[in-house]
Amino acid sequence: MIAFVKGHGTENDFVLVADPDDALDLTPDLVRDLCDRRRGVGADGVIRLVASRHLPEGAAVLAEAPYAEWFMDYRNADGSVAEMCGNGVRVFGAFVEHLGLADLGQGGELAVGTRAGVKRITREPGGWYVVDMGEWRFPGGDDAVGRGYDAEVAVAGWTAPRPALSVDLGNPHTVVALADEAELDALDLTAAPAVRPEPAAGTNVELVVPLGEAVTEHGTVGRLRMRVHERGVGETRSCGTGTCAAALAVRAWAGSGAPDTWLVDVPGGTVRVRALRGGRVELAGPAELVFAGTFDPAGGVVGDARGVAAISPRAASAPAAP
Ligand SMILES: N[C@@H](CCC[C@H](N)C(=O)O)C(=O)O
Repeated sequence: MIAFVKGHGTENDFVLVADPDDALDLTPDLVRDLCDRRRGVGADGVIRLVASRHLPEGAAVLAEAPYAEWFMDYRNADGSVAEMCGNGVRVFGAFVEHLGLADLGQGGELAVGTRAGVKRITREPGGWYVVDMGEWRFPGGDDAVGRGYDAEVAVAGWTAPRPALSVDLGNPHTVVALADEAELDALDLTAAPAVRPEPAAGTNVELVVPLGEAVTEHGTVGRLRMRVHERGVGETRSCGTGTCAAALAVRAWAGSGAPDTWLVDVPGGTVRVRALRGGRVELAGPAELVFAGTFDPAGGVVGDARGVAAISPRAASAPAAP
């Protein structure tokens, strides 16, 4: 039996499994079974917590940050391995706290190993998790940024492909601007958009509508709406690395003077993206743990599901409600 916790970040949902000693054989079949929304728990992906020292990919992580003890092993719902997940890493932070392995209160920081390097997580007073996502880049270089595109995307129902910009967040993204929100709402993303040139490793595709600027507690911020078709999943309610890619592409299209901070609306909520100095980017947003249970890989049976508060070490030590 596999003990799991179900969580989500802006409704991008995950099955989280603690496997500190690398004892679980997380096969693609098992990932597909766990993520199946009819036969399994149901999720966009599986997140396995494992000690960095047990994985070959963990060696690079520990060389960069010897204290990055825990590794986020991320799998898409189709069983494929992904380098990184921006919503997932926030939920991973909440999971690590839930397991009692770290406390991000009082200014604490958690360094997490991923296949896209070390990510550093803190928690804001309001409860949002803030992640230094590290370095990003436009794979097409200055030429692509100058032109505004280096690829083309075609979505079902469009009469012609449209220009798009590739953005590398450790995992691949392709961002397309739409004319208005009506066009965004009308999109049919049941089939994967066709991307040319076709990226060998596939890509996540973000379809965005810039919404201008607003004055907020974070100063003048850019705003945009986005839908996403994720590699290895299909359309999801949110994609954290995708929101970073979208904000960075729209900021580049806007030219000099564009805000560094962006509020990105996705079907599952809102996140905040900030371009940092040194070619780094920060992602902030909510992370929720919803319920816990056990899964039988042989029978595909989910049982013993309980609210997370019932099994949380932190909740166990908290005083009972009056
Ligand atoms: N939803 C994630 C991204 C998950 C991986 C992606 N589907 C890929 O294959 O690159 C996010 O929040 O970033």
